[in-house]
Amino acid sequence: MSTTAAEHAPGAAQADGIAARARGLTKAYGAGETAVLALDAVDVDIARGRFTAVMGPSGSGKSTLMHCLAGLDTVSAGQVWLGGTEITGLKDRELTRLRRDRIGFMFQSFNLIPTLNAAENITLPMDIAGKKPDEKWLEQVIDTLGLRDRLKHRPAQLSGGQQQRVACARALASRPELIFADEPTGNLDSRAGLEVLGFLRDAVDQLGQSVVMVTHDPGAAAHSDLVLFLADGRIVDRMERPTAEAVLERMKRFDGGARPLGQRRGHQRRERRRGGVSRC
Ligand SMILES: Nc1ncnc2c1ncn2[C@@H]1O[C@H](COP(=O)(O)OP(=O)(O)OP(=O)(O)O)[C@@H](O)[C@H]1O
Repeated sequence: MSTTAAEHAPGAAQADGIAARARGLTKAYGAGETAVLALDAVDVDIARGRFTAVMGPSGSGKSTLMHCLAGLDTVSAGQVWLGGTEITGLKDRELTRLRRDRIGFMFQSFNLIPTLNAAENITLPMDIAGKKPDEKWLEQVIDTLGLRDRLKHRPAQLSGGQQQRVACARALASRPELIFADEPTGNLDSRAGLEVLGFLRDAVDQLGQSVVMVTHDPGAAAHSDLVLFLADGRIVDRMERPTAEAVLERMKRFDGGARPLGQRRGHQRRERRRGGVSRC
């Protein structure tokens, strides 16, 4: 494929090579003794044109981080930017438009419309927005994902892997600045999972897209360029060019998820005294 990342650079906001950025990103749920600090002053830069994986124990804040970066959830404190646009503080309607126009989503459960065929599912968000897809780009996405001979099939007539490929094409169709994939292989067998990870890799390498993937699977994380490790709502480590073995070894060093705020402060102080937590 001849398309380069530069040809598909959407908008001027990415001139600095950062697809999304958070500073002091803090998210608390609940109040009083039962309050949970899901994200604790997270600073992170998501690089453009790269495949970033987010890992960490259950309850460490992975989904919350993704939701806050994608403008799906409000933050308690701190700032988030998509490209050059600060999204914290945007009104609901502006956020909806920003998500629709500039972000692609993939979920564990595919989230396809059963009555629409693959082609209709792929273009649905653009149809709703009243936008015409860039036909050349769409053709390229369909070919990259190997969906050419499945376009007239409805989701029930497709395998799980094919359904997730349709969801991937839908996420790519508007040529978004950033794709968020939440456990995209969680509902797939290992072969179909590998296939979808290969397509996400192709979306980055061949189509110049930027992908952030939340996963529990070290094997899936190994397809990324960079793994960010979350623990207790903080980014505690990062790994470039990960292998499944190295990610698994790193994961073994975690000892649990988020705790209620009252307990967590003491825990974090202990971690800091031991020098066990380093900022990314
Ligand atoms: N809507 C909510 N209300 C209250 N607490 C919440 C809410 N959403 C998340 N939490 C809490 O925030 C913390 C982080 O949750 P989050 O779902 O981001 O973790 P995660 O790392 O994605 O977990 P998992 O791997 O199990 O999906 C957890 O302690 C969770 O219980």
